[in-house]
Amino acid sequence: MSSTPPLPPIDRSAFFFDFDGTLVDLAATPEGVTVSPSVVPLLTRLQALSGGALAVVSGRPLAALDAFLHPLVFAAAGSHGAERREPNGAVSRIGHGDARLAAMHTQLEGTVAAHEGLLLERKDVALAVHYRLAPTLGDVVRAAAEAAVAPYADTFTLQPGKMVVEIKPSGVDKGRAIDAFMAQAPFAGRTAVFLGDDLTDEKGFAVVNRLGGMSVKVGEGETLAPYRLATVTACIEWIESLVASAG
Ligand SMILES: O=P(O)(O)OC[C@H]1O[C@H](O[C@H]2O[C@H](CO)[C@@H](O)[C@H](O)[C@H]2O)[C@H](O)[C@@H](O)[C@@H]1O
Repeated sequence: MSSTPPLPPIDRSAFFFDFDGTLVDLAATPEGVTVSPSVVPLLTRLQALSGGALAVVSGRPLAALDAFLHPLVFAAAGSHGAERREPNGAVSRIGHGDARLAAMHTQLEGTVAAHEGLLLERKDVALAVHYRLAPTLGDVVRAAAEAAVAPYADTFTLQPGKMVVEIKPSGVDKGRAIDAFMAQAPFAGRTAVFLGDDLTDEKGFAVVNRLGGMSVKVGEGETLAPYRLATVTACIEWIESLVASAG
């Protein structure tokens, strides 16, 4: 059974936040999410209080995270870790410009065109096929994504999520992304704290648990995280309490 997370000491913690389902409620479409007006000021304050030891670790591309969280400037892992922005601002991308992504995109366009309600999200280094508007089509989407990735299975892999099947470069996940941040300033030497809600976050929870940190599942479902917050609202309130604890 999981319990409500305590408020960790900010000056000794490194904070990692998932985006969808953690900082914003899920919406019918990727563009449909609304960032609560309190989120950016809270993250900005927490980033300052923690000496910059704050990163967003998401399946979204960096460009989307920047648009949603403007004007916050932050370290981040996007596209499940295939894109990275280090604390010094340096950006790296695995799979950038890879023609195989374009080929998979073209193939999946056919699937999406043939089934009402499916959405194809093209990211710089990944793809996502969404079936939230057609919930009965999960098997169709999984089969289509498996077929699309099959010729390139040495380089790309599937990432299932909430009403979505994604294709991302192999060898990247949120656990590795957090591990890499924790090896460098200003994260190194601090205790990792990670809040997330989805399957892709479980890899992050595993790493945070191994490092002796605090992992927090937002919402329902089985998880490796020992702590839980019921909703995005509860997550934002927890961050509010955390920032307030600094006085
Ligand atoms: O790692 P995250 O920050 O949680 O991002 C995971 C994926 O989130 C988005 O899809 C999810 O949220 C959409 C908006 O609420 C929702 O419509 C969809 O059903 C969810 O799967 C995003 O579109 C993906 O690119 C992210 O990888």
